[in-house]
Amino acid sequence: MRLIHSMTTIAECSTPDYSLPNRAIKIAVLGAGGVGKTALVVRFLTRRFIGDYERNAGNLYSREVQVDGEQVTLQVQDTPGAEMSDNGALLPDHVSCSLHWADAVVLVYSVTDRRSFELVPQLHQTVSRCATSGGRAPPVVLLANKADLLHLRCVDQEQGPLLAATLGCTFYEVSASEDYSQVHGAFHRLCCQLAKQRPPLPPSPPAPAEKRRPKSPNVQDLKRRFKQALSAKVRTVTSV
Ligand SMILES: Nc1nc2c(ncn2[C@@H]2O[C@H](COP(=O)(O)OP(=O)(O)OP(=O)(O)O)[C@@H](O)[C@H]2O)c(=O)[nH]1
Repeated sequence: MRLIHSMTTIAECSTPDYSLPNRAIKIAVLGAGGVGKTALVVRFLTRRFIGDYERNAGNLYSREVQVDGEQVTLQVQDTPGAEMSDNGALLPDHVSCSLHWADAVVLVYSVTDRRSFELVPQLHQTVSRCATSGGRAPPVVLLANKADLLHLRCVDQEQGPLLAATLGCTFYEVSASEDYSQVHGAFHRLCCQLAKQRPPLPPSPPAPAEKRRPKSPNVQDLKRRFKQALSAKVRTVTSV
């Protein structure tokens, strides 16, 4: 989603180069339109809740974050709102590229939007299909957003954890607008998990061997040895 407000604290790029492997932690955020995907990503990365966004065309956000004392690059792909169809979730082509690219997926629904909740199993299936073709199943986190809108709630509090258990994902109920710590906690725990799973850095090439500098002759020593040689010669001459 494009931001109406200028954002100075996080880098916003257009699309990632999916062909380039890198050591960044990569997360794709997926869900129906209007569930608060952009609000959640921006809240996590900047601490701020910004209410007005234009519809999302799929933006990549990049930021340096501290994970377990280590500075890592985090890239978050905010995907356009998905829709339901008879054949599964309807997603633009480039979203499946994001799913192949991502180390983890955050599925979002809004507790005020029943259809967004019902879309979750279809989206999860899409993630699993991408994982099957890519050969690995990324961790999936399910976020129930807009928990502050009590009067508009139409997905019961117990239903989220039940669905998450069925799908085998971690679950958090959050409010992007009211509670930064919930949102931060959910994303941060995922980052910690991913940071631990990252392959170790390739060993750095050995440092070039230090060239041995020939020892500079010790002048005093040379003088002493010269004197010794000289006096030996003198002794030889006198003894003849
Ligand atoms: N009350 C409340 N409103 C929220 C919350 N999160 C997002 N919103 C509002 O919900 C609307 C949609 O939020 P977005 O972040 O644009 O949702 P999105 O999922 O990125 O939407 P698409 O770009 O259409 O995919 C905005 O008006 C937000 O201000 C929340 O936790 N509580």
